[in-house]
Amino acid sequence: MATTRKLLTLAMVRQGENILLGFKKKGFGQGKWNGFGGKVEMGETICQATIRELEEESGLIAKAMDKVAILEFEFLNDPVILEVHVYDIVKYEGEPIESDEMVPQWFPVNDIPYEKMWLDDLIWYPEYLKGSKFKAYFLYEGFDKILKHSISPVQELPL
Ligand SMILES: COc1nc(N)nc2c1ncn2[C@H]1C[C@H](O)[C@@H](COP(=O)(O)OP(=O)(O)OP(=O)(O)O)O1
Repeated sequence: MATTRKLLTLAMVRQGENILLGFKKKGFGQGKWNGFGGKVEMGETICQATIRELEEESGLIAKAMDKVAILEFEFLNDPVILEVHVYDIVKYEGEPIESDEMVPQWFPVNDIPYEKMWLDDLIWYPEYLKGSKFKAYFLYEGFDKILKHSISPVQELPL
């Protein structure tokens, strides 16, 4: 089966010992807490899409960010591979506000609601929280079972 790749973004916002997550009200991942992001649109760079999606979903305006990971998600019997570019938002302006897609809320990093998040988050968040840069791959069967995964640290990631 020929595969196609979809480019997506995921913005992670941390302040000291707290992390900002959004509760997805609709669409893919509805009912889960996640970072803020979405599809890269035609004619847009991945960085531009990260900034746009963060503002659309949380009201925050990114002023400085650092790419920390590339996550690949494959779903059994589905030819579409999701390539998710994860950015740590180092500096931002504004206050989190509810959008029609997300309800933002701060959580202590030692009390992340993993039971209401994608299963993969349990695997890669600890790497992210340590400050590592990494690439990871996940093969899902449906949305609630990971059949296979790998995670490897990298020195640099392409912009
Ligand atoms: C499958 O595992 C995933 N885990 C995590 N943690 N995050 C994921 C996973 N799959 C996708 N994501 C992220 C990537 C994006 O940030 C969102 C999905 O974005 P969405 O499909 O809602 O994109 P939009 O452009 O906002 O969609 P609409 O055009 O439908 O509004 O989840």
